[in-house]
Amino acid sequence: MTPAARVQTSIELLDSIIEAARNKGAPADRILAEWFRNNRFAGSKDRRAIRELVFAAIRACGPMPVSGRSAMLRLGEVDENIPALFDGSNYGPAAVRDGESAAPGGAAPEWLKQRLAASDIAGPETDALLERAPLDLRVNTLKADRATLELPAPASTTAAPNGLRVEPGTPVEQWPAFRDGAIEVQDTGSQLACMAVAAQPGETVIDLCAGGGGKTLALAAAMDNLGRLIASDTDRNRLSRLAPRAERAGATNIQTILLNPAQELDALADFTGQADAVLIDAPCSGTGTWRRNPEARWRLDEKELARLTNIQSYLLDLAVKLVKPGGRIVYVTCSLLDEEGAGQFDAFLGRHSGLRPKELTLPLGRPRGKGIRLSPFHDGTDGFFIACAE
Ligand SMILES: C[S@@+](CC[C@H](N)C(=O)[O-])C[C@H]1O[C@@H](n2cnc3c(N)ncnc32)[C@H](O)[C@@H]1O
Repeated sequence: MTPAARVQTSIELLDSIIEAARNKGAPADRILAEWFRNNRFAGSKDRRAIRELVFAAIRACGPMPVSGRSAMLRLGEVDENIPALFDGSNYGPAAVRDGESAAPGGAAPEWLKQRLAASDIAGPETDALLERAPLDLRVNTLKADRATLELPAPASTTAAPNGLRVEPGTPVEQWPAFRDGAIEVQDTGSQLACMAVAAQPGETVIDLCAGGGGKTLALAAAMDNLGRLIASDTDRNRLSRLAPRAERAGATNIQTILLNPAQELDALADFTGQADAVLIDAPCSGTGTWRRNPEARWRLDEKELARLTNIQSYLLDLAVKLVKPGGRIVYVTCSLLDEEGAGQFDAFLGRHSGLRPKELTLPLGRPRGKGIRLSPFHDGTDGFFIACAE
């Protein structure tokens, strides 16, 4: 493909991504993957270039752009190679018309920038939210040891006890160590969130919002497969991804439980007052993961944020019923907004006078309210709020 044709293809993909963001459709990554699958004429260099153009254009636009073309014109304001490619050539974008304008830039829609600033995320902290994410791995201690594991490419150790970092784009999923379950792809921040649970062999641990089980697998390894580990979620699809991953990881103490929204306790009745620890990796705005999902900024509005904060407080209250006296409730969100983090946790403690915040000792992060905040700027991880009550 010519460079101009790559730009035009990226514009068309951006149109689909904008449409999907408007209608809560597929994420950008999936839209790209599907296009690559259906358009085999695009070689690996084309695919890489298109992916980079699309994500650079998404990052360059704060609010949702009106069209893929306006998003690409905005990228042209910060990337000097782009404007000349609006050349009207075959398969390339039409020349820029008089008065045609680029989409607005910025880090996020204005309302969201204000919410972030109110949570002390501004300036370089905000810029870092849109940088390229590193590629972090967790060595699965059920199968391997970080000190002796040999990998096909250089990897540096991270602050997480079993963490490694490799060059972004490294095809780790093709490595024997990945296929054999010796490594998992997991951001350092997620690994530290699991560390905060301090799950011990023999305990009963509930991963209440287990999703596809990224954190469940780390908990199984921390428990050395000993004890009961419940992985529950209301999303059948996500939860169904856990079994093959657990098999590969050699994790054998996991029981998955599908929950009905608003009736979660029915399926968890056997565990009422039984858990040594409950992890709530709550659904959230994902403001801490924009490095990976930059178009998430366009999907969020104040109504959606209010819906998420309601679920978070509901799940926190639910966890109180599951934990045994003296047990731990670990609350995690990959958000940097206080209403989903420090503020939410304060309100929770205010509703439950029998619970106390437990101080966490993690190798990264800074105190925020009664918990710890990790941020891309300070810690080089995804953004997280992590807190524990007991
Ligand atoms: C941040 S994601 C979890 C990610 C997962 N723990 C991991 O490490 O891969 C939040 C999850 O909460 C789930 N969820 C939403 N409402 C829920 C509810 N009422 N009860 C349990 N899980 C819920 C969502 O389906 C989603 O999978």
